[in-house]
Amino acid sequence: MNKIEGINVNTFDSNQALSSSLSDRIAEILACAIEQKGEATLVVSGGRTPKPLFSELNEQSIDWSKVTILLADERWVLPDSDDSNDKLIKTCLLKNKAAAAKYVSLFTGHEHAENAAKALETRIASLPTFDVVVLGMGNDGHTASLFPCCEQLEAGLTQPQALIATQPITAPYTRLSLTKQRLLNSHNVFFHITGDDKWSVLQTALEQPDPKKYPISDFVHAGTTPINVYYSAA
Ligand SMILES: O=C1O[C@H](COP(=O)(O)O)[C@@H](O)[C@H](O)[C@H]1O
Repeated sequence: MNKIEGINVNTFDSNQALSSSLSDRIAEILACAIEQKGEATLVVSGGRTPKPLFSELNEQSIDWSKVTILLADERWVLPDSDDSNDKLIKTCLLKNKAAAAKYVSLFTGHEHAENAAKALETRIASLPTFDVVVLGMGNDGHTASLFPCCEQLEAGLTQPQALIATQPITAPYTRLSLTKQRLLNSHNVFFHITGDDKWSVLQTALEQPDPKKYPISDFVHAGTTPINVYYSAA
């Protein structure tokens, strides 16, 4: 199945093919924003899925010096950990042509993510409407670091602040996440979904929208920003 009612779904055979197409689309949007406003803001996700996307993106010929990049969420680990999303950005995205981009790291060095949330709130809240947000999804239906059944989920989906510290019960590490409200304050939102398992989760999340069980369903049903799904079977 490759259709979801009311949502634009782009289907590919592989994450590589998907990444090539999504990278072209993102570069097009960023270039257009730079032409119109002199700057652009790109929000990306961490985890394993976006690696091929970052390899494609970092070679795009746009004026990266006018692009601000930030993460949708961070795992509260040291920045040299292989599970650090910050490390992923620094090693896979901020290189080649994209090395010239400005990067706002969510890793502050605070021991507790709650203190980082307070320290970064004004900075992240005052960024302009994002031009592009690329969201991944875990097999449990989480997106950014808004996890099912975690104590902070409701606040992350409903509160007006830009950042929230979360403690998942379905995954390791405390997290720092942009909230739904801040993430959907974007001209373009893409879901980057790979594999049959995640596709089934997304289908279920959309057919039986229950944000407590599938936080990602709350983004689609918010109806504020059109969502484009980029899906590859492998
Ligand atoms: O923990 C996280 O998980 C999701 C999904 O990661 P993936 O490895 O299944 O692609 C990711 O979108 C998020 O940024 C990350 O912190």
